[in-house]
Amino acid sequence: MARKKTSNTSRKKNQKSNFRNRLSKLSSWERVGGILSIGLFFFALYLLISLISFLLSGGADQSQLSLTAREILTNPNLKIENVGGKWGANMADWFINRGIGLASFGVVYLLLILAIKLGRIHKVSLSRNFGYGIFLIIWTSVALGYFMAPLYEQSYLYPGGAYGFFISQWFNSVIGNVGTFFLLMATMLICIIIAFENAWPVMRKWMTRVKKQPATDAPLSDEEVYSEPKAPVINEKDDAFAKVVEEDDEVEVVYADDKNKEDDIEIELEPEPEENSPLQKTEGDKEKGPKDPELEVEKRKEDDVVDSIQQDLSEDYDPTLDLSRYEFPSLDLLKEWSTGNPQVTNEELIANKNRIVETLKNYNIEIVKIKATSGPTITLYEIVPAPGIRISKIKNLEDDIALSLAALGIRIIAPIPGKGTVGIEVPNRKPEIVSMRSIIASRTFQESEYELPIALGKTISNETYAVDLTKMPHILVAGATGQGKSVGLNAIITSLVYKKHPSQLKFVFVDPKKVELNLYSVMEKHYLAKMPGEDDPIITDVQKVKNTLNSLNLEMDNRYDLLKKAHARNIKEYNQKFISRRLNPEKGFRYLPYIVVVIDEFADLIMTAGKEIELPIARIAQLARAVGIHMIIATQRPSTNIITGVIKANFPARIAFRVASMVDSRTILDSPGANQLIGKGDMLVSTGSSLTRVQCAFVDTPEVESIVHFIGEQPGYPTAFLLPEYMDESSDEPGAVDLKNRDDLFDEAARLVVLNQTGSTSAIQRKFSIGYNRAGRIMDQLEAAGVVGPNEGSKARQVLLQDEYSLEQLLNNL
Ligand SMILES: Nc1ncnc2c1ncn2[C@@H]1O[C@H](COP(=O)(O)OP(=O)(O)OP(=O)(O)O)[C@@H](O)[C@H]1O
Repeated sequence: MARKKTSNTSRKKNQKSNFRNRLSKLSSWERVGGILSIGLFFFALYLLISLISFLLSGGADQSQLSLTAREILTNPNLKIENVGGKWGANMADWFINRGIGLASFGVVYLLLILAIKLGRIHKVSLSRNFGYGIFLIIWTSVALGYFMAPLYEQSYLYPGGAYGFFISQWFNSVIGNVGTFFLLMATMLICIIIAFENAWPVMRKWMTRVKKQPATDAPLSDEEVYSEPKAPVINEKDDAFAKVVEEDDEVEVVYADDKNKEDDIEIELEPEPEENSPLQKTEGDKEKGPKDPELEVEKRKEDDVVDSIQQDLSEDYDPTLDLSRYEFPSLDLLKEWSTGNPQVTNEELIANKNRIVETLKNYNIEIVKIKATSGPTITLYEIVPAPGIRISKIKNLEDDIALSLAALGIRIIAPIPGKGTVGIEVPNRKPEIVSMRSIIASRTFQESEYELPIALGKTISNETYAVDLTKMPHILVAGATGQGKSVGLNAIITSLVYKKHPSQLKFVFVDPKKVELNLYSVMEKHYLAKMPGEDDPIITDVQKVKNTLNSLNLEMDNRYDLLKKAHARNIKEYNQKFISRRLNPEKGFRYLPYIVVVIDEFADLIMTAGKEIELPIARIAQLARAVGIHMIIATQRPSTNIITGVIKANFPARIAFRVASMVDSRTILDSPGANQLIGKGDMLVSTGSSLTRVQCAFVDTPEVESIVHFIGEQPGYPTAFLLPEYMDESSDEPGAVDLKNRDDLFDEAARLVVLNQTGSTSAIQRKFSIGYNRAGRIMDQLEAAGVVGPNEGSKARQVLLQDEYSLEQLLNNL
């Protein structure tokens, strides 16, 4: 025993000294890199100055430079104009005239890149820069040699250098003048297609645009088809291409994962799991009793991350033109919280496995196989019990296992659906924070084709967990105070903002607590929707919540009318038709952004307003999915009088953070489990059919602030997105119409009605570009004034005045 202990300590000492050796080696290499970097940097600068000076004074130095290099360097009487002196002049002549011409500036660029890389000043891709750089240098030299050939005889300067000239001449002789031209064009286009992912779609679209025919598959009548003026189309194309080039030119983003791979791999102290001594140590334990099952450790899946965010603007995408200069927030606004290194050591895995096996053995439960999969905060031990063992027996041992592992938050899943194993989830000793940055940068999220992608966090197998809100289609979030609910809401909002343009998405924020969602008011003119006349875009007052929810109901009805007229079944189809210009805006069609309604502290609202709130919410939840209105409601108090049957039935997707009791867990998830979570963003996501344990991505308030400020500082729409006006039913009754407070448009509307001899509300709405409610109110006032008759259902009202003369008389008497 004592020997074992001493061998352990000596092993640790060895590891430490190894570590120190490697560290000192690493730092001396870093110093060498720094020295080389500085040297290269100044050399590149000197070369740049010499090249520029050569262009300005090369003609004057020309006679001197025809001497041999030796003569130039040794003769002290030679006067040289070049700022770089004799050496600089000679070098510039060598590079430009005798070498590769103006493409020599590319060499300076490559030297600077090398300096940056050697000094580890910034993360740059050497292969990418050198690959494309060398190609561009050769191409430019040959192209200049080809296009500027006549200049070679007249000027001291050879734009493509001697090499560029000779190569272009050689091509000329082999494939002719035209052939060389085509070769140059083709190689450049191919290079662009290889370098920029979106280049080919843009080029292809441009080519098809040139010979574009009007859309033929429109199922709508002729009058609904209209053609857009050409100008914006051309702008859009140019803009899209400019955007692609700009985005691809962005500086590469460094992620912790990459950094670790590159910098830390040498000082990795973790022994390989295969030749792991602790694993073999367990072999010895075997002698004590009947064969212990071996622990199979699931390899941690590292989620792939992308280099930079690419927004898909290459599609035929009209609405973004409103804010065509809008820039999406960059990854740099988010912090890297996690280290990217697995926090669970093999010792911990083995110790936990032994305890689980022992506890089960004490109750005569034999295990055939045990496998561990470690996530950011939880490790899942999957066990296959020996034949004949009743699963419910294991389930009952939850508390005993928790006791033996001395850990909170142990959850037993018996059996794991679809797997035939029993799962025991054990919290890691050192939980890892899942940063929002790593989730947003993950390929899963970036390459998702979801309409409204939401990145929630990482699953137990360390994979990014992202869902499509349009499929959910509404989410109920619950959890006791301080367990990560607000962070969860911020993560949801952040992921939507990172993926959706302001023209495609609007939020309605309801926050009775007044502080949680207030910070989003900065992006009012980009992403928020509110009722006309409201000052504050974040709704905190219960009466206003009621009105806004009813207004959303009206918006939903209006949208259904639009969908019906457009013969579209859902918002996606409708918007596609609108984008392909098959719906005429003059007929009242408009692009429909998605609307996401976020309600925090739902319990507060229900307690104060009850049914008045519950009913419009339930109606939206039941119907609004097809027209792109989605709800996320969050509550601290998951009791049955708050989350009623009506709400539950309409919110199949639920997210549960840690709650106080099993009853609360059942209220949210219809099953226990949320009471066994460990808090701090540990959550269970139920999508109706499945229950997934996810560690929520962490985004703190300063990060959210920097994102909303980044958005808020950009030019936005003139106002927030306006929802339809909503008036209380009571004041809508004709009896309540007060003709003393007539609408400003009353007189004009009356003239329109009398002139057309039709009392149609939608005609007033169209003519004056006002909301349906206001037009309805004007119609009621016209009825009260005796201009039109009573409402006749779907038919237009009867007009009671026959000519303008009688109308003017009536108006004078009012
Ligand atoms: N995903 C996460 N990862 C790591 N830590 C987290 C995470 N989510 C929350 N936390 C920690 O828990 C604390 C409380 O989180 P949060 O403010 O979201 O709780 P809450 O449920 O909204 O509380 P309340 O209902 O009182 O507002 C945070 O300050 C943070 O330290």
